[in-house]
Amino acid sequence: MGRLSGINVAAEVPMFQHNTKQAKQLMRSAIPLMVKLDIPPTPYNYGIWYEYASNKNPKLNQLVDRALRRFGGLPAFVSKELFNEFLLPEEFQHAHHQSGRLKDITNTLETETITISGEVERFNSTLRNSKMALVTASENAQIEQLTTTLEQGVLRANQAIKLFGQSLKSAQDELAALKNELSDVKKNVELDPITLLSNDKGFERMLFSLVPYAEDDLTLLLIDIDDLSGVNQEYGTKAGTSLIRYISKLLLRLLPERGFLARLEGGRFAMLLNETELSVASQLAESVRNEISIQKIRYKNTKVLLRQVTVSVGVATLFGDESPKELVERAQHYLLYAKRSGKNRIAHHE
Ligand SMILES: Nc1nc2c(ncn2[C@@H]2O[C@H](COP(=O)(O)OP(=O)(O)OP(=O)(O)O)[C@@H](O)[C@H]2O)c(=O)[nH]1
Repeated sequence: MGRLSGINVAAEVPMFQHNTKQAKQLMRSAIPLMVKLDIPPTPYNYGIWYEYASNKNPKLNQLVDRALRRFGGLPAFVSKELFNEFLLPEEFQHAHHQSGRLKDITNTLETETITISGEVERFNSTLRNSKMALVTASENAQIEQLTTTLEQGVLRANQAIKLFGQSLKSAQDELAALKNELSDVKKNVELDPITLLSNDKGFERMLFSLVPYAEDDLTLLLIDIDDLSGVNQEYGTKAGTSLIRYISKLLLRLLPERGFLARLEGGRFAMLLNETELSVASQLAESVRNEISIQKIRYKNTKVLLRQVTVSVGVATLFGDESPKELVERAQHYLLYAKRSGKNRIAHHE
């Protein structure tokens, strides 16, 4: 059931896209290779040697072979680089790239800070020397000379401060841009591309942010399209996907003002209702179920009218000190109960 038990970066990594049997075979080839070459069993190395054993990526294999020839093994920094280049999903690579930019900004600011400190120190020493010289200066020419020295010092210090101010300003702009990009990346990582709703990661984040503040009135509805695999078989997967999109729009329309909706996987949606007790949430679940069951849905590409579409709903309201995981498990339990009781129904605790 679902992928709700923890944010799983590995699930996105290409090496995990094989089926279990293939994966076991590949791991059986990868591990002896690692043992033979005395490669430390780090996560990076497991990833790389798994990919190496799959022989799917000639470029990676070429680079690994070259590193083995050159270093007689795979140094940690090489495996990290290879992992980042070949195995890390795009959004994480992006984050990697951003950390590089952040490093550039701090390097620049560090250099500029050293420069300005030197300039300020030099100006201080000019001030000290001028002060001492003023005690003994009696002639106009001496005083004029001192004035010129001070003037030049002020000018130089002023220029350094101006340059530093410009660097600070550009660092500030760059940081603001980075922050925006990061928030875009985060949104994309948490977005379901089919419905443009939050995905399971977005749901998990929202749930974890709500639970600590919720009393006994945070309710979760798990809404699952009945027999989606049958719809796929009868009308084609494109029609099935189009149905998922249709249901997502309908659910959005029925979503209460402060509710939250996510698509978890397949035809399953999570609706989170804050400050909503069980009786109110169950009524909503019932009207969602009813509204969907009376829809006449036509697949727009073929104009075919789909057979009746229904959903089953599991409803759970947070108990005392229940954890987010326990709440989800209870909602799943009720959803399963609704499915086993014949589908097109809702189920919740008494
Ligand atoms: N068209 C389409 N199908 C999907 C998508 N994601 C998952 N599926 C399919 O949805 C189906 C879900 O199947 P099950 O979880 O067995 O559920 P079901 O057929 O809806 O049956 P019940 O939930 O027991 O009513 C699977 O066949 C998946 O392949 C998608 O994005 N589009």
